[in-house]
Amino acid sequence: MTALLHLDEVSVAIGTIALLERISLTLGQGEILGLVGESGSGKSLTAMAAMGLLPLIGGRITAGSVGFDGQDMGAMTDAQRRALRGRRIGFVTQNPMTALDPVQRIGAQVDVVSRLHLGLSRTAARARTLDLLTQLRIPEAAAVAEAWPHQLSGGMKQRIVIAMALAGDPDLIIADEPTTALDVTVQAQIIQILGALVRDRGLALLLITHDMGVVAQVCDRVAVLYAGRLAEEGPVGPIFAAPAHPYTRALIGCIPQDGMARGSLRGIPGAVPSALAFPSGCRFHTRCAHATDICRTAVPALLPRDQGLVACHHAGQTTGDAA
Ligand SMILES: Nc1ncnc2c1ncn2[C@@H]1O[C@H](COP(=O)(O)OP(=O)(O)OP(=O)(O)O)[C@@H](O)[C@H]1O
Repeated sequence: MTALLHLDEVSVAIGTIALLERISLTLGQGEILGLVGESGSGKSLTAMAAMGLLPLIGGRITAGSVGFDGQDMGAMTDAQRRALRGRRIGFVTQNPMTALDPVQRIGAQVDVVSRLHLGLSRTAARARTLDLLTQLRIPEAAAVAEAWPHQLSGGMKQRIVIAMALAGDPDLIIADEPTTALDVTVQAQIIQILGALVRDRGLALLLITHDMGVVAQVCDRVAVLYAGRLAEEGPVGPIFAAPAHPYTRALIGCIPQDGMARGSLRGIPGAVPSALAFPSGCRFHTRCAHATDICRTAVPALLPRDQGLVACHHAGQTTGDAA
């Protein structure tokens, strides 16, 4: 299988601060990869790197490369990268409120994507928009197309943002926490619709989330980020059955179980360290109950394990709570 998106040991800095270190990810056509980690672990920066958007936030790739469909994105001109986004890469942002223009009707905002990227006429673009809205299970698509953003619920708005990402007929969708701004019942529904659409069309999806429950729901593979480094990567089934990294295990332990009272939700004690003061050795050692001297001094290499990769000095030897 040819990789559609391939990050090869990508390191990213903003100014003099190194934020991502040697991130490698491969995403093939028809595959859903979950990129997971707590807030501040570097998920959004990884997505920005994949889309060639780091300059927007003053960031840059300091080592490694990003390939899209066999082409080195670093060697492309700005115009080539711009043409790729929207046309071959669709992006779904965290917050639908900021992704939609409040003073334009919904239909017009979706139409413009296929007019621009596919060169469709007004009529053909509107037909495509209505078709997409229907596929996203939006009732009364024609009426919704005439509505203003403020007239729609958060969940409906997020479906529109997904329609905009799909309208250019992309090969890859990058969705950055697409359901964070929504309430829990709507979240599961949107993820299910997005997953089904992507599968039906044989698209690739990079799904960024802090929620391992979302990963379990739709992803084929998962990449776990911690403090700017990959902790573990591999197929969802084996990783959920036997997570080898204590951080992966801790994230899985945060998935709310059926019948769990609200308020009994578990988090991982402590916080992701700031990039200004990353700990030495394994960056997770300050929160890991299994840490030994080597964890405090030596950076664990990312090594093959089962069908995936893991960076832990004690990979697979630890069980129970990490922290
Ligand atoms: N523009 C910026 N300038 C300086 N530091 C930044 C900038 N953007 C992100 N960072 C830092 O980079 C690190 C990773 O940020 P990133 O947004 O990728 O995390 P994330 O995993 O996506 O978190 P979240 O779930 O909160 O979006 C954080 O420590 C953050 O403070």
